[in-house]
Amino acid sequence: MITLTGLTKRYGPTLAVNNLSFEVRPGRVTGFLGPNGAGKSTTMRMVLGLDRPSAGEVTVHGRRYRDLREPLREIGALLDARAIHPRRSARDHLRALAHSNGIPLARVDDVLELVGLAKVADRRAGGFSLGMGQRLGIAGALLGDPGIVMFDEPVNGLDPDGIRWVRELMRTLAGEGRTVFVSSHLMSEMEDTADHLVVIGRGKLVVDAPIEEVIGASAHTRVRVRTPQAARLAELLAAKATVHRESDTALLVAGLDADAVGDIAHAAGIGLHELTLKEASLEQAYLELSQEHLDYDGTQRRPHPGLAATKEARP
Ligand SMILES: Nc1ncnc2c1ncn2[C@@H]1O[C@H](COP(=O)(O)OP(=O)(O)OP(=O)(O)O)[C@@H](O)[C@H]1O
Repeated sequence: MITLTGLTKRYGPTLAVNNLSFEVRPGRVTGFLGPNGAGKSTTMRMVLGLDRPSAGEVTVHGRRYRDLREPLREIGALLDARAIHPRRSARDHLRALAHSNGIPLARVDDVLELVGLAKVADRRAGGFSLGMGQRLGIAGALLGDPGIVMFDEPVNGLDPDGIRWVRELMRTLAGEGRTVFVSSHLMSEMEDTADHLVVIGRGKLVVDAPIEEVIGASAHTRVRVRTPQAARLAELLAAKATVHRESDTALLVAGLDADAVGDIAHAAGIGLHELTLKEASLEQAYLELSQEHLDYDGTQRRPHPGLAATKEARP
């Protein structure tokens, strides 16, 4: 578990991270989203003790990173895949890391195999493609078999095969009960990968919620209902939802879930011929969130309807 409490970072006049509080929990993939410059990398650097918070704190398994005795065994991270000595081979790079963290050298071959670099392990990392570099960075993160992994934009620049591989790896790691924290500025990358989303904008928390909740709260998520008594049902629903008459017998309802629409129809003795949920894409939900929460200058306006997860919105 990673725990942030009032985490804040100022760079001169820039408030890069603004009073962030949330937990990253085990057994699921938590997507960390926000536009470029939102403060994701700065937050991740503070998790690893590479940047000192201006206020607040962040702990890994309840301890600050610098107090961890064998950090690579607790948390493995890929922050910048280029941060590798170009003249060292992949194997030597990982051996040096293993040595300095008291990890048996045999583990180096295991992770090289795991990330698909075994055949090129003795080539200089400087000649690696972007994708190979990302794989080597991920190998380094997994070296200590840590319970927590943190990846900053891991699929940046990868081809479709590489992207699929990283996604499957993250799902596998979460399935093994590990904490997986992964950043991206693209919502579409998270759609099939994340279970939970933390969205920030201009350093501030916008949403901390399960992915289904984010999609469910979108105005683009609607219930399609068909009934011979559409006009009567529309009247009943109008008090609680936005109702669009698709045809004489079909309605599109926003603001209520399918169960609620079905219950209201049933209570009024209205027979239904169709009741279908039409989910928004994560991309649509994200765009709405960005527009609703952030003015162009980044100030927060109001919480997202239906999402009680924004800290300020909590009672
Ligand atoms: N070392 C630094 N000195 C001064 N300002 C910085 C420094 N590092 C980051 N910033 C500023 O802090 C803000 C947050 O940057 P950060 O890199 O954390 O965002 P990000 O969400 O990771 O964006 P990206 O997706 O572009 O990597 C930006 O305004 C950035 O210019």
